[in-house]
Amino acid sequence: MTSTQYPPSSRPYLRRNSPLSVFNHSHGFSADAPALQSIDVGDSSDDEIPQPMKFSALTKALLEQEAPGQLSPPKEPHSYEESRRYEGARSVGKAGLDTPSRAPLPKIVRKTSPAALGGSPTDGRGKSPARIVHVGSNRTGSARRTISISGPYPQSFRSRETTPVPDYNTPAPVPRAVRVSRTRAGSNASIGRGSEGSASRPGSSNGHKRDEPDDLRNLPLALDGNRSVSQPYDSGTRYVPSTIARPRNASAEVGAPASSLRVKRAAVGTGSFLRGAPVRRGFRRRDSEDHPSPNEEYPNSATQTGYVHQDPSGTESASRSRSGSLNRSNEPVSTHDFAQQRQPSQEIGPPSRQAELVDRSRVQTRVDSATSTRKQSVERPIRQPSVDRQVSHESREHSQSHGSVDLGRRRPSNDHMHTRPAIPQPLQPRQHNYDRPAPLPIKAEIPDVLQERARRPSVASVDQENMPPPDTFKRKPRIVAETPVPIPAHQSPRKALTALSGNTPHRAAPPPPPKMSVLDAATKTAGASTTKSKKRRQHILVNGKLFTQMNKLGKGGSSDVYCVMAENYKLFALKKVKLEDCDESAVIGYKGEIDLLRKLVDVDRVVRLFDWELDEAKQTLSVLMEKGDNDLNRVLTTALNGTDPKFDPVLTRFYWKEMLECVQAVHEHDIVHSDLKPANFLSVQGKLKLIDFGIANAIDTDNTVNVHRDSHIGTPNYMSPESITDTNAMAPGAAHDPRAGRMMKLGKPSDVWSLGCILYQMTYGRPPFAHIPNQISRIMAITNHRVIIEFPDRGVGGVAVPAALKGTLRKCLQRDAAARPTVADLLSPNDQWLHPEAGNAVSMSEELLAQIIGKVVERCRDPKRGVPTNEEVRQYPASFMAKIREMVEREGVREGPLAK
Ligand SMILES: Nc1ncnc2c1ncn2[C@@H]1O[C@H](COP(=O)(O)OP(=O)(O)OP(=O)(O)O)[C@@H](O)[C@H]1O
Repeated sequence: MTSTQYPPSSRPYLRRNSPLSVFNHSHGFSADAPALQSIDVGDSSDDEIPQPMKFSALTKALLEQEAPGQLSPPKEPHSYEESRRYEGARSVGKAGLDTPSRAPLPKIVRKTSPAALGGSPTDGRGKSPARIVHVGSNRTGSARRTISISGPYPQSFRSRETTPVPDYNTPAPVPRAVRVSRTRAGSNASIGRGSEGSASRPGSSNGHKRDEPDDLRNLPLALDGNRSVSQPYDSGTRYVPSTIARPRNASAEVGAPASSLRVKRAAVGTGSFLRGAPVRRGFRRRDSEDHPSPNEEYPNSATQTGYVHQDPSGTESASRSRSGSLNRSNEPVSTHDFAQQRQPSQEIGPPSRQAELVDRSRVQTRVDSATSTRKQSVERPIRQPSVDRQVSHESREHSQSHGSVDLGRRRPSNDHMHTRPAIPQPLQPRQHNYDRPAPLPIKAEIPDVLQERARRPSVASVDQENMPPPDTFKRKPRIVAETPVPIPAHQSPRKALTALSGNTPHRAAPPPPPKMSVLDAATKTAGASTTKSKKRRQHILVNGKLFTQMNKLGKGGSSDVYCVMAENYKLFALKKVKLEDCDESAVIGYKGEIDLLRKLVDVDRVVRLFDWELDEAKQTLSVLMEKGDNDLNRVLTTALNGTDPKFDPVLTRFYWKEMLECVQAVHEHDIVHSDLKPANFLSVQGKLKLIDFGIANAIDTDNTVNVHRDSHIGTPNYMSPESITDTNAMAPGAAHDPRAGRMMKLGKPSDVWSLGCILYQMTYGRPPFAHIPNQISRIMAITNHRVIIEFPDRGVGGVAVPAALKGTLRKCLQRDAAARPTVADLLSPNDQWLHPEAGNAVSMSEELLAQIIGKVVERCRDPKRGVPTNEEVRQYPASFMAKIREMVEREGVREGPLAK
């Protein structure tokens, strides 16, 4: 890639075919326009050029009168030959325009290249020497602009250097600055790599020559490098035969009007990029272009020039354009836009009002577009041309390094529009209009133009595409100096944008947080507590089966009972016994418990055993059981510790019956529990079940009692007197073995005593001896016959205790175990406490009985009626019983006063 090199004092490289290479004065674009900055050669003489072309219609009319015919523009050529003759006449004789009233036309004096002077186009090292092009006015004192062009000459260019070409100040067949075609690849390559560009064209052995008509190759303005062209002030003569004689222009672009070519390619272009509608030319450059990325600003590779992106498909070109492409000039220009652009300049004489409006509307459209995309430029003050040149130095580098002028920048800036008055002003005639061919109705003649101009190049048409907007931007705005704002050092240079698909992140939007119902929000714990509770959960294996440990259900003397969940989400109770804290007898006791549970596995009133595992290594015993809901101790505690606890005979009777059935189930299997207490009755789905058979044992059938070790004596509140009395007795056959402990013989009556203690607690709120604080005294009182057990008439909350209940309590809490009723007796239908409606029995209090006795005595003392006869005495029991039942049913109070 050939980089453009030029000394600081010389002009930067300027593409010779740039329409603005000679358009360095106040005509056309705003001085603040970036495009103009980038291509402005910075010649101060530009400002010195008077502007005689600003004729008003009246002035022109006056001049016409004074010098008829002088100001009349010559007939514009309509053919190429005419154009050549026309331009040649202008160049030699300066006819028509070379009048004192005319401003000296800018002239491009281009030094002949070594090749044109007979030397080799290369310097012998394969590198072409720099070519110098002087661009300036032909008037005396005007500065000369020097354009250094380095790089090898393309073959097509060398082939034309031998053709002597005089200076021209006429429109020349211009190699368009707009690169829109498949030929760009080759032509661009010809700029940077000389003949390499030709070789890059597929199917072309000699580069561009194959497609280049002969008549086009010999065009006087066919981009020869050794000619000096005297450029009139016209867009058609603004052409500087630069672009290093791109043959592709002759074949594809020079041969046809640029506008027509654009329309044609926009319609039937080969590349996909050009298949669509013509792109609006006024597309505003993005900010990224104002501050090009390093890659764009200093292109050093062919891929960065924008030319190599001109693949046949045009895909890269399109993406390049989207990403703020460098080759803005590649964008097709809409016919409408171009027509609007060229129309005022092509008109001879003062533009019409309509043209003016069209022009101004177009400018306004561009202003709107630019305003929406770049508000920064709206607020930016207008810069002086000199400042603009400095500021746009990099932009020129950028553009020139690509061998083309960014035409996309050649549009009016907002600054310029801000300086314009709001009142429409008549467009001033432009001098170059006289040199231009007659304007063509672009829209209407597109097909014809394509055919016509394919045969002959039209310099005016080609150049008009590159020419700036017409008189709308004719006058330079008031320039305000502005110091260019450098890009901060800390600001990282932008990366070159890639395809849109590459720049757009395709990340799925995060899902919305799950909605929580009101119930969940009210009951669910959140945050750390939830996490903490989850961390507590452990997994437990019982014989290879995995269980998830849940909450703790209860705690015993040497065990903890947990709720565990199986893999099928069913809940179980897992009793974990720490055997390391137990002696040998305790281990034996737990072993016996498991044996009893296995024996009672089919007993409905005993909690069911599912599995168990003894881990000797860990010294733990795991017993997997049926899970209960609540034990009776908690039920009683909750009922008795309430705000207004009261004895409830119905609830008491219910639990009494439940307990009897549990114990009966065990006793039916000749098993004495020996440790009955409210905590060992478990409520499972509304039914009580027995648990904790740790000290239970099978009944010694010989003695009808079981043997119990003292070490496992339960709480004294529910201990039977025999369990305490017998603790002093030694175990049979172990009199001299202290480790055997003291043994006691406990039978089924012991469980009845314990049941009596629980019923007493449910009625009076405490076990029979629980009021004795000292535990030793309590135990001694249990066994002491002189300690009377009281059965108050009022239970918890002052509720009267039924007589049948007290009778049951009296019978169960007898110190003589043999006198106690059996569980079966207590469950019999004749038990008045458990079955109050059973038989003819009537619950009667002493008060009621006194009333009954009083009634009988009163009848006997009555002198009128005398002593009751025997018949009447036999009727008294039935009569009183009926009265009592009637009273109970009527008042609902069994212990109320006897009805009279
Ligand atoms: N299957 C179960 N379902 C629900 N809770 C249970 C179950 N088994 C035991 N519990 C709870 O655990 C507590 C202690 O259980 P258990 O009495 O069997 O342990 P323990 O070590 O034998 O106690 P103790 O020292 O009184 O003998 C019970 O009071 C009860 O609340």
